[in-house]
Amino acid sequence: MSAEVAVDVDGLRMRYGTNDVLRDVTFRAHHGEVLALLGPNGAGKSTTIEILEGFRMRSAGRVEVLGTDPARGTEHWRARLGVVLQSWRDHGKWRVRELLAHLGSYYARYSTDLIRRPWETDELVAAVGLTEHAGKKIRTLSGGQRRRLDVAIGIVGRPEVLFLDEPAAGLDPVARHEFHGLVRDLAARGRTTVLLTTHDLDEAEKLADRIVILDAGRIVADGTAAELARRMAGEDRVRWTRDGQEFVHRVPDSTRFVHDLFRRHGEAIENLEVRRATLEDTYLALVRRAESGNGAAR
Ligand SMILES: Nc1ncnc2c1ncn2[C@@H]1O[C@H](COP(=O)(O)OP(=O)(O)OP(=O)(O)O)[C@@H](O)[C@H]1O
Repeated sequence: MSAEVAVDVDGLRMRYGTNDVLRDVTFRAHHGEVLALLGPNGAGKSTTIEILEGFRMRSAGRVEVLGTDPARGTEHWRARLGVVLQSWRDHGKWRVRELLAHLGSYYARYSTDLIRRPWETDELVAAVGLTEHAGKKIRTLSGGQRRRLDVAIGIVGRPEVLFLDEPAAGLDPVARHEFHGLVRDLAARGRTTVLLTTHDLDEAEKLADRIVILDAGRIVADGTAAELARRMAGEDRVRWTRDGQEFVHRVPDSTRFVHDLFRRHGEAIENLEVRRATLEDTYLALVRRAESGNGAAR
């Protein structure tokens, strides 16, 4: 495995009884990369993440996270990972700063010259936007503040790989924006590899360097948001009127098409509207295609 690869998944299979929920899943994530696992309910996103975290044993395939098979991960390996689960419901009586300092102390023995562990408590509290609430008891926090605390708990040990399951669920738009900034910063400056699951296309597009679309246990697409949108050629929609008549065309290259349109009809063109293929169009088309049995589009 190259030193640049933080997560390496090859031919991963998972079977519950006779039900195959992951079939030949193969992808890689590099250091400092933000990768989104996107897919409908039951696609296998959480199962994949749980296998990578070492919480679930796979049926077949090769998996390495930071060069280690999660099924054989040691405490030292685990200390290099961060996990943000759906929501932290315990420790209601603890105060925010107190809990983070307590959890952080566990990581001190895993500090290295390169990565100082844990994250200094007040700095961490500020990074997740909880400074004003640092002295509050956890049970008095709002849902969004609790979510910020979940993120703080996930990153208190300065993880090299961070797993986020539906990270922005329950955050208001401002908190979501700040959270996206924090994740991008962890990846860009801290070289943290981030693997997140989401149903939210907008979030995947804004946050992820690369998107892996899973459907019914199979990868149906893998690429940047722009690459995925481009792959669905013919999806730009151009609408206009000429002499009172309306026209709608779907074309692969709307810029060239519009140029030709004006060259031919000049000022007779009115009410021009161009709608680019969006990631949502791509996603819906890929998932429909996979479900109709026309297979992967990698
Ligand atoms: N412990 C289990 N035993 C049997 N089947 C399971 C178990 N856990 C998950 N499954 C099945 O595996 C499939 C994938 O589930 P998973 O939770 O990984 O999907 P997901 O993509 O995360 O879905 P969601 O978006 O709904 O969270 C589903 O069909 C689910 O019913």
